[in-house]
Amino acid sequence: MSELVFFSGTMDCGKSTLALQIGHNRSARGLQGVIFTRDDRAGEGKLSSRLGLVTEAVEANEGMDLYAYLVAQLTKGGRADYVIVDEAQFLAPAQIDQLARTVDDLEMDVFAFGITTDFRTKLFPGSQRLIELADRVEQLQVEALCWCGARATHNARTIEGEMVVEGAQVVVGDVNRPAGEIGYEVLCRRHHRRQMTSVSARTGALSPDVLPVSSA
Ligand SMILES: Nc1ncnc2c1ncn2[C@@H]1O[C@H](COP(=O)(O)OP(=O)(O)O)[C@@H](O)[C@H]1O
Ligand SMILES: Cc1cn([C@H]2C[C@H](O)[C@@H](COP(=O)(O)O)O2)c(=O)[nH]c1=O
Repeated sequence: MSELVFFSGTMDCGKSTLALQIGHNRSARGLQGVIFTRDDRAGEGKLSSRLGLVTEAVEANEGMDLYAYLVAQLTKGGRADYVIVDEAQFLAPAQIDQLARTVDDLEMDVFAFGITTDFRTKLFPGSQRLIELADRVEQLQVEALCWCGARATHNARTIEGEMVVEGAQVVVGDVNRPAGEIGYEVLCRRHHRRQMTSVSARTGALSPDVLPVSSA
């Protein structure tokens, strides 16, 4: 029975690497997949992992009908045994419905990868629809860690290393950005709630020494 599987987690927990591994293992057995992605950091039509691997992909633009694309491929005599979708959080809910239809009507496995929540802990619409429709939601086994050592469960957006809570939901970017750039950091819930990034935690630890407060 074909399945719609949502592999979800924070940023930087190995989702794209797993997507590439699933594709590699299936193509090594003669299966042919269609890889969709949207707004990968490496550029249009790429699926890239921080481990340095990258593969060509079909850019799932806004408004693109993914089910119709796959039907057109098959009608032209192309093959599609399974589907991989990276950065699935950026897809519209209607596109997730098209993926579910692909599983049910075309009997293809669909493996979708994406972050669940944004920098304000709110579900991305695409991720919400995946949680609603997926046959399985899988957490990745490799834990991304907060600076405190706890499992990272949330994504913070940063400027100069400090967490920000205002801004557009979608800003393509990466963890460990140089000073001045918008970046991201994964945190445990406790430190996300307190808006405490690795930078602000360091500053906080240093400040009592730098500016001693008199109790008098
Ligand atoms: N230099 C490295 N050596 C070993 N593993 C690395 C290295 N750089 C990144 N990684 C691994 O790659 C993971 C990020 O993989 P990636 O697939 O890009 O994540 P995601 O798609 O979830 O954002 C990190 O959690 C880490 O485990
Ligand atoms: C939290 C958050 C992230 N994004 C963007 C930043 C990256 O381009 C992707 C996530 O990529 P990854 O492969 O999982 O690291 O999402 C965003 O646009 N808005 C956010 O709130």
